[in-house]
Amino acid sequence: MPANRKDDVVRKDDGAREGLILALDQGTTSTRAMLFNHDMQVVATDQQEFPQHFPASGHVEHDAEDLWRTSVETMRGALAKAGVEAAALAGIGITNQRETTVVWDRETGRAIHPAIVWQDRRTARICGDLKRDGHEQLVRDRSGLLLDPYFSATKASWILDTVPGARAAAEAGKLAFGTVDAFLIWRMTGGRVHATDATNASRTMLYDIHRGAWCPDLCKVFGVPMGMLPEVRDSAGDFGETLPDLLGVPVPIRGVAGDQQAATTGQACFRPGMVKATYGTGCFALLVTGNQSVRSRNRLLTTVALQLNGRRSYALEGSIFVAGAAVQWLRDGLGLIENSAQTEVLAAEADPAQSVYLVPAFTGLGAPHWDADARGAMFGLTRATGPREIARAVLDSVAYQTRDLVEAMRGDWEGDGFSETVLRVDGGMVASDWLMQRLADMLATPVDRPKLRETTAMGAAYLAGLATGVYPDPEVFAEGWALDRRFEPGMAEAERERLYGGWQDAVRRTLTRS
Ligand SMILES: Nc1ncnc2c1ncn2[C@@H]1O[C@H](COP(=O)(O)OP(=O)(O)O)[C@@H](O)[C@H]1O
Ligand SMILES: O=P(O)(O)OC[C@H](O)CO
Repeated sequence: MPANRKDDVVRKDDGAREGLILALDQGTTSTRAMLFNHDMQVVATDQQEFPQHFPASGHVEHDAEDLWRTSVETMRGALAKAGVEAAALAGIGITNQRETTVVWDRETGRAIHPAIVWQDRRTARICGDLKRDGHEQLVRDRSGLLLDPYFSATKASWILDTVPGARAAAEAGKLAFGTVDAFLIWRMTGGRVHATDATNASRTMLYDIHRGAWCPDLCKVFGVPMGMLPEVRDSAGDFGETLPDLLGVPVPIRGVAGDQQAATTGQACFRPGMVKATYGTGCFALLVTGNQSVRSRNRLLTTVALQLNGRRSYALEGSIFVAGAAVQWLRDGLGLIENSAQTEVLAAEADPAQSVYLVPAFTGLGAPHWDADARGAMFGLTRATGPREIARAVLDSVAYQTRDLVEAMRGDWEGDGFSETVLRVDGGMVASDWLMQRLADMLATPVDRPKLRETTAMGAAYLAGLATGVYPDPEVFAEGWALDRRFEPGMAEAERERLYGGWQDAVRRTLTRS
């Protein structure tokens, strides 16, 4: 990254919009604002963590005011660190934790219940009942998703059924629903704009991804009044202007995308067949399929990758709920490490003769198993097993779960060149060289780590920059993608398959259904 030099940042011509873009990345555990200059270089970053609330087993909530406060403070913080006035901004791009659900009062702008986070499993029974009543096919056909508590629809409906008077208020048009992007846009524009983009809409289980419109049949099945829903817009487009006192002057909001789609954009995965995987708390792998919405035979999700100029591109997605979260468990739960980077030191020294497996189903298993009731398990422990083998099992679980997703993608997608494709990676965990090598070994595919690790924020900035004419077309942007390091597969096939066979056996023993 370039040095944070003020004269790199602000071009002096006439004080107005200087080609700076502010990206706001509202994530699951923290909110980050990053300022990019006209050359797409990061010039300032501000970040804040906020509390996670676990009010009951399987419940995960955020205070919507925390999401708002950290968004405002980090945006102001990034501008202050760069010594830049908001008048120099060409636009803001927003990216966000997806599926997390907010229902708010249109009059006061206040949420009527804490935001229900994507990881929350409280609606598992509702999903089970709807499956039994035969609704899964409709959900699959229209939304491209599986009937799972992960998505927003049952969370919204649960809020309406739980908060006294909420359903009647929603039906009377007094309440608004949104994923976090829509809530932030509402607040930033002082309630003038109630909008989301097609990538976020595609995670609600209420959106027809083929027609590009909210689906009345799904809204009826889930009991979500259509009058609560935001307008769905292009990912690079007009989302209004911020209130003047938010940043000092009104600033146009011109880019919006869910964080995994923003990372796909930031990784310049535009051509069909390209795959990215982001390793943060969870892991989300997206295989871009272009204008084709491929239906998975292997329990992957079909989702909107991006909508530009009214045209949608699609992706197959594999979502793993626990990746870096297992490293945090080693640190905070077991106390085996003090910091994340120690995992690779331990893993490198682990006994190769021991086959220890961790299936990190702490909140159930996501793709391709979708077993909400499974819980974590370890296998192969002996008296000789110690922290080294356990640390290796944690990192290995990330590589094995990625292999599960890539196998599913290989089965689903016969488009050009998938077999030769490389995996582009990003997120906090890709700092681990050991894990990246293990990933290449386990997939038998090269793994490319880019120079720019902040691909999610870059994606959001790019969308706003594209809409404001500050940044170039996708083809030109893609040429600027720069490799930090390629990890080539090196493991013998027999060893790879022996290890992976052990993982598949461990998963079979963990699932609550066969
Ligand atoms: N060197 C490392 N080795 C293994 N895991 C790491 C390493 N550095 C960071 N992580 C893990 O990456 C995760 C943080 O990644 P990040 O992309 O910031 O996550 P999120 O955006 O989901 O909060 C944490 O779970 C952390 O434990
Ligand atoms: O906020 P992250 O990076 O953990 O991403 C969360 C995903 O968008 C959930 O689908």
